[in-house]
Amino acid sequence: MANNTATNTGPVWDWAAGHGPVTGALSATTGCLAVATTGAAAGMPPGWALAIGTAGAIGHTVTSLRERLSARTIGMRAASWLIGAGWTTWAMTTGPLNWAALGSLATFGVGMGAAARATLLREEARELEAIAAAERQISRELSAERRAIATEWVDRIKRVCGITVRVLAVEQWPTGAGFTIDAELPAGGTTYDKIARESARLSADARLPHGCTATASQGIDQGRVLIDVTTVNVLAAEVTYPTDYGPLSLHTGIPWGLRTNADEVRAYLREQCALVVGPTGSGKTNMVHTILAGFARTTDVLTWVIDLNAGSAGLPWVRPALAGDGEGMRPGVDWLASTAEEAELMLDAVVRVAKHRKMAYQDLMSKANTDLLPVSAQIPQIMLVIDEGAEILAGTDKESRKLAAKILEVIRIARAMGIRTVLTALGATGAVLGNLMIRREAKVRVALTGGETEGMDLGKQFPGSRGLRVDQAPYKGAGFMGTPESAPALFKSWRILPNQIRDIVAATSDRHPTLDTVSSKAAGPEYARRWDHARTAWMRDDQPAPPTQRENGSTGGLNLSALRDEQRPARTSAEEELARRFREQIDAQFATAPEPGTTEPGAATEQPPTAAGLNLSALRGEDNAAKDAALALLLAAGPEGTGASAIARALADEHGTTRQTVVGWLKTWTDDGTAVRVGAGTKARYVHHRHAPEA
Ligand SMILES: Nc1ncnc2c1ncn2[C@@H]1O[C@H](COP(=O)(O)OP(=O)(O)OP(=O)(O)O)[C@@H](O)[C@H]1O
Repeated sequence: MANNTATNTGPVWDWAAGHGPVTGALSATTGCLAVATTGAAAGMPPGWALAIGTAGAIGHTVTSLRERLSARTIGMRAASWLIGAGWTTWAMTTGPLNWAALGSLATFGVGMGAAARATLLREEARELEAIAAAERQISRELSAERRAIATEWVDRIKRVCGITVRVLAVEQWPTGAGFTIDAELPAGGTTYDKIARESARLSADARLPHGCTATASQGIDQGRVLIDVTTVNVLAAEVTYPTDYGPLSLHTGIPWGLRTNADEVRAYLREQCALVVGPTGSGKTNMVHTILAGFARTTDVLTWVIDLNAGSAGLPWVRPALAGDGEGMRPGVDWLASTAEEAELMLDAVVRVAKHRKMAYQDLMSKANTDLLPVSAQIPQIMLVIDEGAEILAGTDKESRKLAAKILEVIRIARAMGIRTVLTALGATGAVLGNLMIRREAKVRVALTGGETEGMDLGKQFPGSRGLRVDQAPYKGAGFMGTPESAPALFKSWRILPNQIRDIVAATSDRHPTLDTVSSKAAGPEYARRWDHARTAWMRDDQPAPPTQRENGSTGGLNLSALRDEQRPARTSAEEELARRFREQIDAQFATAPEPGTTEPGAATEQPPTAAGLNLSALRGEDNAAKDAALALLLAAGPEGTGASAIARALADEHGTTRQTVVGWLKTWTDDGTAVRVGAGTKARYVHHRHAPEA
């Protein structure tokens, strides 16, 4: 019968076999209509007939889906439904039906169904067997691959480390970025670190791509070793901060970036402080924003930021709340200090909070049977983020020393009371890492390399770890991260974009905790008034930036800018800032004329930029008026000509033009024939082409 079915409905079968799910639905509909029609013809009330037909059809479809039949099996079922419907229709059209006849028809149908079912079961069994065989084949191939990896690495470890291990398992990572080898160390007391310290040589022997490593760590017991081997370089790619801004907690860790196997790496900061080292251009500012993003997303952290370089690290987290449409929005950080004075107010408040919490929460802690303040949304942790804080600690001037003492006091006394710090540093200076307090309390460590080797002492920053080399992470935002929970290893920070910062401020505005009453009383009016207009005017668009310490000219003050390669500008609009960075990058890349130390008034001693030299500063739109004035001066100088210094001096008061800018203009004019350079050395000067000797 079943064979007949298949034969009689050949085209349907073929079609159905290739359109499984569609056929299921179709057969359900056809079946529904057939039963409904039959029932109605047999004198059943039409509503009932249709209902029975529909229920049967749905039941059929659901069963088909639940059993997850293959297209072929569903096609088979569809065919049997069509045959059933055909028989019913035949019975109806060839004679009057009564309930008895319908009963026989039903019995016949059940018989036919049973036969069809037996065929289906055989079909399904055949299919399941085929699937199982395919799976066995894949698993044989996989284990062959694993066996090959195991053999290769046993040989390699013997060759490079002189140790014969026995590989117990090879686990390939689901991300496809590498694998982990679980191996038994040989008898005789060999420890895992004998392999760990040969990481670089193992990576070279395995010819791993740049940015990939073979890192050994402790296995399940001291006689076992785990070797993580990355085969795909995830450090090179730019990975943007995940757009899921869902809530986080200090207790479950805060994601700071990705490991080379694309796993998230989290910082657990309930008791630890953090130190993030990154030279200029390594992606440190970006990393600070990622850190602030994580804190902003938590329900139990308040972030207080100190950034003495014009507050630029914290500003993007405050500005959306200050903007006109930020009505009612809370900033993404809870306090922002951009001057030494405000930083002092903040640090004093933090110390008071720590001391007061110690007394006020005695009962709470004794009830909870803990000596760590139970941090929660009601009693939030204060995370003190100090951008270039390490440079403050290393500072030798009076103001730095004052601030440094307070920072170290916070680190020393406030761990139990839920106050921790994140310090950033341009370099892992001895003054910072040599400090016992930092070494002991700041075990969450990040070194962003971005290809920089200068001042990068990974051995000091990650003592005890071996095989970490700066040149393994020559990408912006890439470097090494180690925490007490996760051994130092390569990592990549997410790239966070300005619009994401705005989105996170908006998305987390309702989520931030408020400082508990005990703490806010201790923090006092300095805290309560932190957003007062007078204290935050500098954050608004229309206000000048607070002077940086260098601009302040204060001799006793901090001079953090001096520790940087470049001086931060007074606050400008985002566009201006972008344009400035662009010009600087281009100017740095294409050498501009050097600024001579001394120049005799009027003497045109400057050498024009070399042919390769560019001075994009000369292209600044705002300098047009100054440029016109300079050209007028050149013309007015007649056949005698003039020099860059003389022109710059004449323009300085009105336009603030620098000599270097004028040098750029003169170079352009010489190139396009507007001016002619006459004389050489100290006698060199520029003459407008109208007065040039040959004219
Ligand atoms: N995680 C990252 N992924 C990819 N690119 C990044 C990442 N972080 C930073 N960058 C790139 O590096 C550039 C410099 O980043 P950033 O401003 O954060 O560096 P920095 O170390 O703070 O330098 P500076 O001190 O000059 O501001 C960015 O403009 C961006 O192009």
